[in-house]
Amino acid sequence: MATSGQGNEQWFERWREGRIGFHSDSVQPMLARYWSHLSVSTGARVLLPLCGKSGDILWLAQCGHAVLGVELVEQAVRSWFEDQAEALPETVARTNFNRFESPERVGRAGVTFDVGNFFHLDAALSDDIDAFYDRAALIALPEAARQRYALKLAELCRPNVEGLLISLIRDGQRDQGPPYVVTDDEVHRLFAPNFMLERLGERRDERGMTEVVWRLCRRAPLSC
Ligand SMILES: C[S@@+](CC[C@H](N)C(=O)[O-])C[C@H]1O[C@@H](n2cnc3c(N)ncnc32)[C@H](O)[C@@H]1O
Repeated sequence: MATSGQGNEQWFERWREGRIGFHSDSVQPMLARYWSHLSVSTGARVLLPLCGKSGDILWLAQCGHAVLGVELVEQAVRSWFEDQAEALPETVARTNFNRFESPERVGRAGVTFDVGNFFHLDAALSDDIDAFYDRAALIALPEAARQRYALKLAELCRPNVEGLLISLIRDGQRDQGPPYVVTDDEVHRLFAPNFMLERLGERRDERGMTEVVWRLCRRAPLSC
């Protein structure tokens, strides 16, 4: 399971060997198209679980959002700083994580990376999250880890926190993830207990893969 050391090793290998076919320097079309469907104010702190060094990080920061990316593999974060031609900042050790901060610059808000295992993020220690964005995070995890992921996300979000999530459906092929297929039913099963869900749209590619975009909004806990 991806939360264990053994499951995580594949990610260290992938980054070491440059097998990062999931990565794009450009913003994801679905993010650019659907982010405005959320009511996230400029200056809001946006959590990106399992963030890699995605082009979405910069795009969100250029929208004025303070990005908090959580990434297991330090090499990915080092590589982000290299790509920005920025010197690697001093790391700040936090419980279970090493923090790297890129301060606000002209044309963009600050970007913070917590390097460590997303599942070890402590809601009590984490900064307040105003919104989140999941691209290739849920679908990077095997089935057994996805329930824990959904619960962790719920734990990190106050009521009314909104997020965009992209799931993946594939036609008639065996599921040899990552990326894993996560059906609409599974998205509902995982998130509906803690989030209101709205299916915003989908995009199918020539390989028979369909990305489905969801708006999630954290429900208030039920009172007795
Ligand atoms: C499929 S990639 C997606 C990266 C990014 N979201 C993107 O769209 O390019 C998944 C990323 O999650 C990281 N990762 C995997 N398990 C993790 C965990 N438990 N905690 C934090 N990061 C993790 C991997 O190192 C990898 O960079």
